[in-house]
Amino acid sequence: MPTPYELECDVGSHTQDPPRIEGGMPPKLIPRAEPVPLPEGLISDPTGGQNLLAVKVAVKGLGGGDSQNENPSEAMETGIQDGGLGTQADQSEGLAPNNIQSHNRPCGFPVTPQAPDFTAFSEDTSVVAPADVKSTKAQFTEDEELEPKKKMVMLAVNEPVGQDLSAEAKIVMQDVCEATMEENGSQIAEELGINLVTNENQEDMASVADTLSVGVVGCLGQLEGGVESMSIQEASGVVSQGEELAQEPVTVSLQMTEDAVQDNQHQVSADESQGEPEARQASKAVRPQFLKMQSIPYTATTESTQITETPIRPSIQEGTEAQECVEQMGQGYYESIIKKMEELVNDAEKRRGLSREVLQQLKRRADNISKHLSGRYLDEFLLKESHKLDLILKKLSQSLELTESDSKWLFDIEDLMEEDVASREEDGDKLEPTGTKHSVNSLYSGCEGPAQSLPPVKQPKLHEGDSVGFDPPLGYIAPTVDRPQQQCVQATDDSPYPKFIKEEVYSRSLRGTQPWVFESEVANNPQSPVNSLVSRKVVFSTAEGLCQYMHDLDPCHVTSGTTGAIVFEKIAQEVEDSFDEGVHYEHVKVLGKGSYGRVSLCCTLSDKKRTEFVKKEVLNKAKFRGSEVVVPLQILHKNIPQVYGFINTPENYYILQEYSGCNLTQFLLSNEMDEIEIKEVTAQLLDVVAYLHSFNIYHRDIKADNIGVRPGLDGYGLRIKLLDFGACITPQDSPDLLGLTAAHCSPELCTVLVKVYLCKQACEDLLCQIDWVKADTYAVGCTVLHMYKKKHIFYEKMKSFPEEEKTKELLKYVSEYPRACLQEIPDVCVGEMRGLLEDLMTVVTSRVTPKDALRHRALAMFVKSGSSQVRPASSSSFTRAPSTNVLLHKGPQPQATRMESCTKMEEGEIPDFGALLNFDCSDDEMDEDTGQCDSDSGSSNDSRDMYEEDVESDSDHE
Ligand SMILES: Nc1ncnc2c1ncn2[C@@H]1O[C@H](COP(=O)(O)OP(=O)(O)OP(=O)(O)O)[C@@H](O)[C@H]1O
Repeated sequence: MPTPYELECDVGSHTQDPPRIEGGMPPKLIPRAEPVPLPEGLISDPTGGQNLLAVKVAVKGLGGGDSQNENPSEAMETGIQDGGLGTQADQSEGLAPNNIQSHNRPCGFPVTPQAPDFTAFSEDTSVVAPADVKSTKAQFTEDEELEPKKKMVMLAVNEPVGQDLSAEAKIVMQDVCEATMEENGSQIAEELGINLVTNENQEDMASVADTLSVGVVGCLGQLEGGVESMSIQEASGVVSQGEELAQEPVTVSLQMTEDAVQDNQHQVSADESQGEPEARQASKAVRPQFLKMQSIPYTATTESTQITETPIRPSIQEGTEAQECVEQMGQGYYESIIKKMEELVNDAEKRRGLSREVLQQLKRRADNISKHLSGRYLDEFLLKESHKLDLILKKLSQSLELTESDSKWLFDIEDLMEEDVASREEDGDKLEPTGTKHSVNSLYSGCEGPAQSLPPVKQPKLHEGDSVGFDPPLGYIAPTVDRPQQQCVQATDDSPYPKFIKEEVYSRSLRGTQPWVFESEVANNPQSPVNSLVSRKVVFSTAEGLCQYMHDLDPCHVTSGTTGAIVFEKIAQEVEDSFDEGVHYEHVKVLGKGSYGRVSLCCTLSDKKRTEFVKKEVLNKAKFRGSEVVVPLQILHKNIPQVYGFINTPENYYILQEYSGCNLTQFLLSNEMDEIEIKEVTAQLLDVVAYLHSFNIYHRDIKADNIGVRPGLDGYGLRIKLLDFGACITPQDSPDLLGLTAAHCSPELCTVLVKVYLCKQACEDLLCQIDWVKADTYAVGCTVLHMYKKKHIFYEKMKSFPEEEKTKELLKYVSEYPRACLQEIPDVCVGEMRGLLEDLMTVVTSRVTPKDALRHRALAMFVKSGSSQVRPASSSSFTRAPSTNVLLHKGPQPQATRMESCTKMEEGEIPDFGALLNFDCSDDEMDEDTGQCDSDSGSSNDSRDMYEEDVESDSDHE
């Protein structure tokens, strides 16, 4: 059902169809055309807070009489503005950590309010533009006249990399910035032709500082031309087109030649003697300091995180205003850090069992810092500490795993243990065994108490050509037929499921059609046998029926690369030509009305067995997406309804599929779901979504309307089915915006919607930057929230706004994220589920994947094999008894899991189309194991009753 959030615009009117890209992801960042500014008030954070920050340094040569400055005025024209980091931070009040924001101000980095355009970056630029940054082109056109090496240095460093820079490296970099820009920052920057630009991500300004520093180092080093060696190793390797960054050490080495230093000093005195304006002289006077400092060979690596007294730092005059200012801020930092530490520990004690020792340790750290450092040292280190602490707090609050370096930083375990042992021995305490203290890792391991590392997820070691033991279940194909050996391709790195190339998926599932072949044939090849069917009415069998049917017809085709075309042909020749209401089936009731047309519950009129099924009309053939049929046809999963058939008439398509109960929205209207049921549904939903993702299939329209709910097997628990694959994209598809529901879109996706629909920007490259796994995760989060609140969080709110204000509200929604949605988490949702929910809905960088979310302790009872939980009584209509509930996939055992999902098909839910299709499915032939044709196999004989029970009766399932 369309919601008020749904953008009904025709995407095609604004955008062209994106080119098809193999694998679904763009090989390369494509520069955009002239950017269109976002509407006022919208904070652009298309990466959803990925914290991917960019600095572009456009080197125009030295100012004044410097020979390298070919045209100093150009620098002015190229948009250098003294925007300051604070400017944007102000706009996004609340998004940037206050302390960090204020800290960055004095540095006075000139920052243009516009994000940079990386169009002009040449191939050989050693660093790569991060995703979604743009700016004016003019700068680069002019820069191109300069020598390529001096043209520009751009470095994008994101948070993890920034974190990994050693303390010394940061000091040096910060020094460079400060020495260069402290007093007359903007003028000097202008003179130097340095333009530092960040993107509009305001989330973490501390990262900006780090990034800027690196950028400046690079820039100045090249600018002076006297750098003996300067390398920012690994940087280009770790930053790559918005991909996740490897946490590799970044090594920065700088060495200035003495000549260069002298040259520069000489230059400054020459300027002075020529009677340069005062401001310019003053600004340049800073430079020798910097150069001197740089003349000391310096190497810093991330290995070293020791705070050392280092002589390379240029000292600032005692008592200067700058120092006072910095110290003040340092003090503020210090206090805020301590406060945060306390909060963390108090909170952690309650929720995570972290000990008070941690607090003490944190305090000790802070004390040490304040003891050993003063003035700007303190400030800088506190910045680092604060930055790191922020990150850790964020992770902890989202129950994310801390990395080893996090733990080390946070706990300094060795020191702590030593001190702890000593103090406890003094106190005569009994020592706890090592490892019992900091159970951060156990947050996701499903175990209470002692710390445990997550068990390594065993990846199947599969080689091309291996059999993955994925035989079609008995009964699908007559045993006389040789079962096809399944070819597999490499399992993905992190998928718990073996991954198949699509051909194998087809042959494995023996679904009889090759939809992509079908699609392209229909579209491109008028001679295709498929096309000859267009005007005919064709009913596809169930997959099982089709396999049986195919075997009867021609066993060879089953085993030797059945193609879609052949299947179509066979059916067209042999299968009955009609499937008519009143003759073959009867209409029961309308289930819903989607954007494609009506969805009805129907029932076959077979003598043997009446089978319920759903008939979905597709009234607009042009808008139909093959994935709607193709995905459920290929993906066998108990939480995906089977497609039984497909009817192609000259006017419409009809999809016949398994009835999945009422949808979750309807269900919530008449049922209270207790937390156990919510967890159960969440686990199933995550499981099926993770399963789809393991094939690189992204649903993209997960919402309560698209989830069918029925009683579980044996009437216990709930069994959901994920419906509506109309918006889903497969590895074959380039992402588009069709079928998305804005209210369920993640903020980063929402930003793209806004840009495309309101700012009319081209959507291709915007969409290519979307992490669809995480977008689905977010939608799952919305759905979970919906279960708790019994309504969609933003849907209700939006309903109250007049039509013309909805867009504005949507903008607000994007910019106010993430606080708004997390605030919406109802009080009833506490503890683990709250943690999980926060993980599902947080900013994209911290958001978990569905696969990871399944490992959350909150869902343990529904994910663990063989779990048998006694469900508390609830007012829900469905479940009252001990549940031997859905056994969801366990990561380490992918094959068994998949087998499970194949062999344990829903009993009795295979419809009896046999008679219609002229193949016999008598009881004699019924397979005992699967019971597929067994009329007693558990399905309701009267779908009307069942539907009513589902939705209306609250007690019949007791
Ligand atoms: N297999 C099914 N079993 C039970 N109900 C179904 C089934 N398929 C669809 N429905 C019902 O029909 C409604 C609309 O179906 P669906 O979402 O597939 O249509 P749609 O045209 O794709 O809708 P939209 O694009 O607006 O989301 C669903 O909300 C659900 O209630």
